[in-house]
Amino acid sequence: MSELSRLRVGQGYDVHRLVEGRKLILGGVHIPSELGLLGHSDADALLHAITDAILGACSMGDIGTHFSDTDPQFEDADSGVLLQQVIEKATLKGFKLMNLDSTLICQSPKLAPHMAVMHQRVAQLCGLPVDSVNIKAKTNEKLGYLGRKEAIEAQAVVLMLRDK
Ligand SMILES: Nc1ccn([C@@H]2O[C@H](COP(=O)(O)O)[C@@H](O)[C@H]2O)c(=O)n1
Ligand SMILES: C[C@@]1(CO)OP(=O)(O)OP(=O)(O)OC[C@H]1O
Repeated sequence: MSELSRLRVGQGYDVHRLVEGRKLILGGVHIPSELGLLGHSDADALLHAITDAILGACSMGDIGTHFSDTDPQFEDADSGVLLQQVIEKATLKGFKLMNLDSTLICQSPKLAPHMAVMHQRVAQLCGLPVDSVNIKAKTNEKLGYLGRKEAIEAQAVVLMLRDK
């Protein structure tokens, strides 16, 4: 089989509500903020979107089918650990992550000062060189629930190569 026919694309999406009394964790990095993301786990929307994109490329379902949001085992779970478990499962099925691109839709806080650290952390979690990872940030131009700072959304696309 040619290398081109072994390529698989996957896309992922996640949104979590912004609330008081929670830490804001994005891309495995704690970002100082008055509001944090609500979820069963640490609610890292970026890592959840990347995890779902990987699962999508490998036809392996979605994050909730692997880590139930009613299982106490995953309460406050580190999403980096969940992502690495999914990469391990994908590797066992013969899939190798090639690159990823992602977008955070985040009205506030400003993410630019944290981008280099997030970028490095995501690359490390994914076992990729930093030039195979990209994270973009957008406000929502103050429109809708994202623009009102009620939530942060993440989108991700990955390319994976199957061994056969
Ligand atoms: N939370 C955010 C959102 C955006 N940025 C950076 O600002 C640029 C302009 O954003 P617009 O939504 O006005 O297009 C964007 O390209 C990011 O570089 C940010 O740092 N943090
Ligand atoms: C990660 C899990 C599991 O702790 O919980 P949440 O943090 O609520 O995240 P979500 O994006 O709703 O989906 C998957 C869940 O099963």
